[in-house]
Amino acid sequence: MPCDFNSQVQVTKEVRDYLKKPTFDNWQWDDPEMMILLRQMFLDLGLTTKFNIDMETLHLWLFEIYKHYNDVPFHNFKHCFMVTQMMYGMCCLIDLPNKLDDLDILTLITSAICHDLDHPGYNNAYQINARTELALRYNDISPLENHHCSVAFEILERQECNILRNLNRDEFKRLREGVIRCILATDMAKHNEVLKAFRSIVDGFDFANKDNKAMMMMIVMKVADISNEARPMEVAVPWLDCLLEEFFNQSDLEKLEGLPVAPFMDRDKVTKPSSQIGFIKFVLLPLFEALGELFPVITDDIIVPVRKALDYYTDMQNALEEEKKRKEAEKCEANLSGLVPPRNDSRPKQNGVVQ
Ligand SMILES: Nc1nc2c(ncn2[C@@H]2O[C@H](COP(=O)(O)O)[C@@H](O)[C@H]2O)c(=O)[nH]1
Ligand SMILES: [Zn+2]
Repeated sequence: MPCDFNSQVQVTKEVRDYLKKPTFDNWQWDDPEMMILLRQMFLDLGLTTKFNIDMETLHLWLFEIYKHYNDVPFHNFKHCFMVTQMMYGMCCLIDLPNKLDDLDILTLITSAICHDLDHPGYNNAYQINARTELALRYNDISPLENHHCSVAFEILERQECNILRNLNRDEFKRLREGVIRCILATDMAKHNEVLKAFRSIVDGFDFANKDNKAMMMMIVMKVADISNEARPMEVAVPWLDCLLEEFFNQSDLEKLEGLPVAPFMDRDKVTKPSSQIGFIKFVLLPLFEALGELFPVITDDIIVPVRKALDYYTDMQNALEEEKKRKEAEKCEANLSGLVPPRNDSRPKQNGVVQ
């Protein structure tokens, strides 16, 4: 039971080091263990000490977070964990604690943990087309992301799980603004706009400029959110299965309800390579490479694996096309032999083939 936090549990040095790596494999850990690992990130980043967060409050908060992720195929607690783990890994790899202040680091980790709270498993397009309560509440403007933020701060309103209770008014205000900004940036409808804005500041990036810093934090949040393809294949492929399962559930429901269906969610149109090739080429690599311009240190561990994933899915696509062509040729041949009536003339055959 995930609430059964044992404060005595010690995480070994080996696991603490592994937790910092983009190669971390979530499929080897259960939910209660992942809660302990989230706690460890707070401890190892020094956030509990710097912001005077007591263990009991941290446990209650993490358990509340756990309870507010739904049992859906993709946007569940494991996704929350993996996004946070990638965020933590990037903080370590880029050495963000020496480039940002403590409150920025707390903002990034809190944003990652909260970024998909109470996700129903149906995306914004569905919310808007089906005129759900969320779409009505937020006037079709990033209904899900607004909801995730709102749930995050509702949880923090409860004193027993308010990990921010020792922040002063200004600190809380700055953290709240930062978390809202980071979570709203995860709406893929804003992707091009956010990336363009970041690209325009990469040359001449200034860590002392708070707008530059805020923009970079949004990009780091986005990278962490969609980073599955930067993972080893044995970690990434099951995540793609989960994503497609959620997409197909949505498109099945849309077909039943007579709502528009996006082709990338349609089980009759999508294959794994067709889902990933465009996403990697046009979404992941431009985003990751933009961050790589500012922080070249992410190249080997985060960008190169994404390029390899593109090769993997391109090979798979080619193999599928070859197979399709082969099957079509076979079918054609079978049809021809069935259709052409046997001739009983005595014309000569060449190489055994009727001419
Ligand atoms: N085709 C793929 N789409 C992906 C992948 N990873 C993420 N996504 C899409 O991005 C959004 C944003 O993430 P969210 O967790 O904030 O919702 C997600 O819903 C998918 O539509 C991927 O590997 N392939
Ligand atoms: Zn997410």
